[in-house]
Amino acid sequence: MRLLIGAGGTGGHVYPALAVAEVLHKSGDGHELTFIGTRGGGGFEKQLVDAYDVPFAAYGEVFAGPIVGVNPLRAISSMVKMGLGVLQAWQFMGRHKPQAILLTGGWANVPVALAARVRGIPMLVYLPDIEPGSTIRVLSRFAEKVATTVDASAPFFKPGQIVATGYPLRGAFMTATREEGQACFGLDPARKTLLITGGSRGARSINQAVEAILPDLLADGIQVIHITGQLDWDRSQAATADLPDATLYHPLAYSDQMHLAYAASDLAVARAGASTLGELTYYGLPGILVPYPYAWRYQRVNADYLAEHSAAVRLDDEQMADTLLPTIRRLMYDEGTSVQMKAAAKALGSAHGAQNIADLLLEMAQ
Ligand SMILES: CC(=O)N[C@H]1[C@@H](OP(=O)(O)OP(=O)(O)OC[C@H]2O[C@@H](n3ccc(=O)[nH]c3=O)[C@H](O)[C@@H]2O)O[C@H](CO)[C@@H](O)[C@@H]1O
Repeated sequence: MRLLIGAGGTGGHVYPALAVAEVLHKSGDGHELTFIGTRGGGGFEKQLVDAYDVPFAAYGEVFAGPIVGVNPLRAISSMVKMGLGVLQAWQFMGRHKPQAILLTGGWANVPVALAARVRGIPMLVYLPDIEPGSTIRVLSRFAEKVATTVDASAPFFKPGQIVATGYPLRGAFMTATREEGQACFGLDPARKTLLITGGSRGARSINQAVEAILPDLLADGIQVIHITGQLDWDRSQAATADLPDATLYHPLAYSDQMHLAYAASDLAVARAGASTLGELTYYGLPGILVPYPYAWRYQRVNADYLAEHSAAVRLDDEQMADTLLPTIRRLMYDEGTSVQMKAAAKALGSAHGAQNIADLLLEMAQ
């Protein structure tokens, strides 16, 4: 089959797309996979696609930009780019003749969806979050089916349009063990491990809240894997330069070994991006989830979903100064709570999301 996969912007859109591409590539059925993302759009999909172990037959680039939530001048410029993007996507599809298309979000998907509609190519959209943002709402109008992480997304779409497939995990996630994770990050197996992550771009407010309590965490003997995000790395390094005993502190700007970080950890403090719905749950890892204020509506829904299922605790940005340390201590040291949260998280996880989405895409291509 000839299949086109498109995603744009952040890791939260691109990794699910790559996870599905990986399943299709490894099926051994010789599918021809092509990828389409932004050109000059500020997204880092090209970098992630190039670094990933799936050979794409071609990489198409389209102009795109945000239309909602930006000033009118930027919206007009984005619309011009989208117009060009439709033409670029249309030409790309003409050259590669995909039989079906999978889109996982980001503005780069909009011109692709329009071009696919003109060419009459069946389209599957994957929504990683529970509640769709403006891009997925637009894309879903052109899509035959919408794959979702959980069936709680059904009310946002046409009756019968969604298939709850589960979150698509990358292949490496399936085999990671705690021991491998401990070896990878140089951790002491006898100690508890706390993972801090602000999603694919990092989160300064979480970084600062964690830096303020690091001396207490390290004095407790907790070891900390702290993924700061590239943008906040220098500031965070300077802020933690004088830690009294830094041997338990493991800072990183970005990790391409997230599966091992999860596998090695006992608790995560994280933004409530969609990955928490699929990745924390797969590892049965309890989370303290801090929704990103500027994606508040969507991330709050993700965090609340996990909290309502007793798999996580939601904390808001402004609560962290007072409650982050006591919440970490409670979830780390109260064995009853910890065991119950791990089981609750695990019960929500699924290993089959990528395969389910790949099957759905192939069915549509046929
Ligand atoms: C600010 C913003 O708009 N965030 C959105 C963005 O978040 P973001 O891109 O952060 O998305 P997610 O939290 O869903 O996913 C992050 C992905 O990056 C990976 N990772 C992260 C850090 C790292 O060092 N290495 C690494 O590989 C994680 O394992 C995960 O697979 O897309 C998500 C999916 O639509 C949305 O839910 C978020 O609301």
